[in-house]
Amino acid sequence: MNLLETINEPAQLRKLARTQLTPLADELRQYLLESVSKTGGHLSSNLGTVELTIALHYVFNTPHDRIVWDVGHQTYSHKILTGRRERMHTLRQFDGISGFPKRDESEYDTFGTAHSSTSISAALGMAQAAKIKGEHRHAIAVIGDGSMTAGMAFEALNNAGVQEDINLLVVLNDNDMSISPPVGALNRYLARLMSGQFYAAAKNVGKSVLPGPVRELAKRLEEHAKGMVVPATMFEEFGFNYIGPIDGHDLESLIPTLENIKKLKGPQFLHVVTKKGQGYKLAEAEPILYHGTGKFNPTEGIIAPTKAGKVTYTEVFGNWLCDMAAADKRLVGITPAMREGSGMVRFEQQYPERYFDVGIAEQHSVTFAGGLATEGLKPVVAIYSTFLQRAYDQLIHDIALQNLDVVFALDRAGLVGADGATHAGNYDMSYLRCIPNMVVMAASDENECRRMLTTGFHYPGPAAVRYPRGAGIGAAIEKELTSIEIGKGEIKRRGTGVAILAFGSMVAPSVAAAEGLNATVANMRFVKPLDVELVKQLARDHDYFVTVEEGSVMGGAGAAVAEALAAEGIVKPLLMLGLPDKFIDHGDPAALLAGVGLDAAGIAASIRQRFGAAVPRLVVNNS
Ligand SMILES: Cc1ncc(C[n+]2csc(CCOP(=O)(O)OP(=O)(O)O)c2C)c(N)n1
Ligand SMILES: CC(=O)[C@@H](O)[C@H](O)COP(=O)(O)O
Ligand SMILES: [Mg+2]
Repeated sequence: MNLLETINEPAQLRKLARTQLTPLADELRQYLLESVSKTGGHLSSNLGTVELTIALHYVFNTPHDRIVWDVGHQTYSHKILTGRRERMHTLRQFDGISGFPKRDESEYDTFGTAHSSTSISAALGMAQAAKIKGEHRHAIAVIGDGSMTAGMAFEALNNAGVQEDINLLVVLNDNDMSISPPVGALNRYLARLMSGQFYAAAKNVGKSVLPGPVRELAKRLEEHAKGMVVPATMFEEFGFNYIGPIDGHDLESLIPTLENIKKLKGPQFLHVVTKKGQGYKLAEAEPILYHGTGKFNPTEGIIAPTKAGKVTYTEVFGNWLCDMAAADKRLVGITPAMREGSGMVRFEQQYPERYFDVGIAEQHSVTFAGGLATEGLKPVVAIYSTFLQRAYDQLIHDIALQNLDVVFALDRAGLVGADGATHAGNYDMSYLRCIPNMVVMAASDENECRRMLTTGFHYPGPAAVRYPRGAGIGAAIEKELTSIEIGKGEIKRRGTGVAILAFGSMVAPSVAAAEGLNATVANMRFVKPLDVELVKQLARDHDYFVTVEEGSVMGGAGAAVAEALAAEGIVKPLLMLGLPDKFIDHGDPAALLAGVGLDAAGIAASIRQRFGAAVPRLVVNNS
């Protein structure tokens, strides 16, 4: 039996001799690689945190001492060492373990993460709670250099830095990568800190916690640095005791340093340097490619698909962005650290001076777009639906209220699958349509997505286009940049009795469901402004209404139709189908949609169930 198989909880890890930890790290790294190559998942960030994870669980008394993992995409080693090794084959699958820490999955998952930059706030809360309750407990936030670029991280540093007597440790995992290369002044600052490699050694800071050999070096450097004015690090200016940078793969550095820090009071900040993809040459060479992987053969690595599959909505957006940029030099493209995920690699290559990766800073990305718009440029903010949630006030206060001309390209709208509830873009129709001046569009296929982006671009105010993760339905995509008349839906299928008012990705399954019901299907296209004339016409010609949306049914597109009927004084039996008022965990997206009745069979069954008695033919055609 190898060492890893003997570890089913950190208490067993802590019984190992220090000399056993490096062989354990080797086994763990191999296990990770083999497991993720079979399931897919976040690989390079996990390969880079093997030693750090072992060291933290070895030195601290987890779960009594709390570890909060920022984003949490790097917690596979943590999960393996905390009793979930045998479940790793279920990673990110329906009923399987999550790709992120989840409180209801393990007591060692002290805080649910996945949206970045929350760890310091949560750990500070835990540290303060321990102080208030008189409990001796360490709270540790592990945050990456990319996640440090979000304002929320600095809000927490600012608040923590003046709380001298708390037991808080922030570990900055600095691998000089976000998903793509990191951006901004913080990255340059960290590089300076790292280039001043023995900066910590030269200063009288943290010397007491650096392990022996480095301590000797510190003494010599201190002699050399005598009289030099060595500025405090930014983190010390925030009130933290800064230690580092140290090698985050060297257990002989990590463990004694952490053991020494453990004895210190007040906010501590340990800067570790790691390599994203460490230990697997292909991932070391291409940390972006191996950030989030599908299944692959670890010997050959990830092989690019030979034949072009169906075009994804992300590709539709990326192609549109370049085409529209060619047509209008006022276009500028903005991403909050999701260049690859949002399909902007080619746009950056072709229009580098009009491309802005602002870091993991969604709030800033929106208001930055507002500033650009006030000067007559036409910003396009490419942002996952779920991540726009972080910039809601900026959307209302800085953009819509001033009616600024900004396009929001909302990728990953609806269920996303493997990333689960934290990344599902379920709420944008609900949270956008209540904002004055907003135009909100839901694309039913790839070509309509292109046309809606063009429509939004020409609309002289804030416009959002939502589209799902992954491939479309295989619709032919025009080359032109044509618009759609604002607020106009279309009839996709004419039938009788039942009118299905479908939005976005639900148009195709609604048309399929309608076949057996001979129902009418409208592609509503606009959540806002709703095509009220079409609603009234359908109400005149049909006895029963159904709305279908891949979004929260609470306050979503269906609610817009209900409000329109009420406003027009039209009383009509109305069935509203959409995502239920609960969080939907990870799994296969199509299976998840079927699970909530949003595939063709589910839509038809819901209609028969609700209206079958009133419309017997609905029951008869049980096709
Ligand atoms: C609010 C938010 N925006 C964007 C993302 C997408 N995202 C996930 S990981 C990541 C990069 C994180 O970089 P870093 O913190 O340095 O961790 P590393 O992957 O380097 O270990 C990003 C942008 C997210 N999870 N949350
Ligand atoms: C961890 C994280 O938030 C991102 O890596 C996210 O998982 C990307 O999602 P997509 O795979 O849909 O681009
Ligand atoms: Mg990083």
